[in-house]
Amino acid sequence: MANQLIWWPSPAKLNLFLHITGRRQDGYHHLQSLFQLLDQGDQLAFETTTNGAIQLMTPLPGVADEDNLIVKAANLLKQYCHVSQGANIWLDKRLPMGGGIGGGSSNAATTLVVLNTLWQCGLTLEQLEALGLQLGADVPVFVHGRTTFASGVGEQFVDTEQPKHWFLVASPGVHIATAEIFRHAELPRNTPTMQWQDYHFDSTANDCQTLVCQYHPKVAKLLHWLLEYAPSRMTGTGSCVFAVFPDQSQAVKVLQAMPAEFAGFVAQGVNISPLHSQLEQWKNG
Ligand SMILES: C[C@@](CO)(OP(=O)(O)O)[C@H](O)COP(=O)(O)OP(=O)(O)OC[C@H]1O[C@@H](n2ccc(N)nc2=O)[C@H](O)[C@@H]1O
Ligand SMILES: Nc1ncnc2c1ncn2[C@@H]1O[C@H](COP(=O)(O)OP(=O)(O)O)[C@@H](O)[C@H]1O
Repeated sequence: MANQLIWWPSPAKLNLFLHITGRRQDGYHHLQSLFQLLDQGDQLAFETTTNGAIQLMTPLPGVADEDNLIVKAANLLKQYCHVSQGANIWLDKRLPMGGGIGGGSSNAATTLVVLNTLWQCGLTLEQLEALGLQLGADVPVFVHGRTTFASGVGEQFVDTEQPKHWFLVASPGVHIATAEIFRHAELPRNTPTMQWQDYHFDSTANDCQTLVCQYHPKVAKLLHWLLEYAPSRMTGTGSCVFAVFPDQSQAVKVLQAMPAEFAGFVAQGVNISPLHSQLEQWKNG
C-alpha cells in the first residue's frame, strides 16, 4: 500500500437500550434506542483510481466481496452520483462480526462519507443517511455521526450529549443474525413509546435480551458474569454484551478477570464520531 494513505475510523456503537414499539407492514420493526458511539472500531483506507472499478484489497473471510457492505456502499454512491472514478479499499477489521456493535454498517457509513469527499460527490449528510438506509437500518446512524436517540426503524434522530462512560464490550463468541431475532414469534413488540427526556438506563431495557439469552446460553452466562461487577446489558440483537464503568481502570480490571472463553475490549463513549472528527480536521488542515 502506498505510504500516504489515510486510515479512517469506522467506530462501533452500543444500543444503551432497545425498545420495540411496533411492527410495520413490511415486517420491519419500530424501535426506540439510544445509539452510543464508541472511540474504538475498525479502520478503512481509500485510494481513488481512474479505472472505475471498486476493489476490496483485504477480502473479509466468510463474506463474498459482492456481499461486503463496503463494496455495496461504494457501488451505490458511484451509481447514485454517476461517478466515473473507482476506488481501492483496505479494511483493518477489529470488531467481532454479528455482535450487535454495528461493524458492517459502520464500514458502509465510513465508505459513503469518505468517498463522498474523495470523489467530490457533494452530497449532504442527510442525503448520505438516506442512501445508507438502502443498505441497512443501522447505516444512517454512523453517517449521522452523533450519539443520538433513534426512532422509526432507527433512522430518525434526536441528538444527545451523554456522559463519556467507559464500557467493557464483551463477546460470547456467538454469531446472531439480526433477521433471526426479528422474525421470532416470542419477541416482545409492544413496549410503550417513551419521551426521550424520561430516559434513564435503569428504567429501560433491551427487548431482545430475554429471547437471545433463552436460545444462546453463552450470552446469558456472560451477562450473568458481568452483572456481578457493573450495570450490564446486551447491545442490539446480540451477541455482544456491555458493562458500564465510571472510569477506565475499573473496566480494564474486569476485562482482565474475564473467563478465557469470552473476548472483549474497553472503549470510551463519545458524543461525536471519530470519523467526523477526523474528517473535520482533514478538511481544515
Ligand atoms: C436492531 C439493530 C439495532 O442496532 O440491531 P443490530 O443489527 O445492531 O444487532 C439494528 O438497527 C439492525 O440494523 P441492521 O443490522 O442494519 O438491519 P438490516 O440489515 O436493515 O435488517 C436485518 C433484518 O432485521 C430486521 N429488522 C431490522 C431493523 C428493524 N428496525 N426492524 C427489523 O425488523 C428485518 O427483518 C431485516 O431483514
Ligand atoms: N464489512 C463488513 N463487516 C462486517 N460484516 C459484514 C461486512 N459486510 C457484510 N457483512 C455481513 O454482515 C453481517 C453482520 O455484521 P455486523 O454489522 O458486524 O453485525 P451486527 O449487524 O450484528 O452489528 C456479518 O455477519 C457479515 O455476514
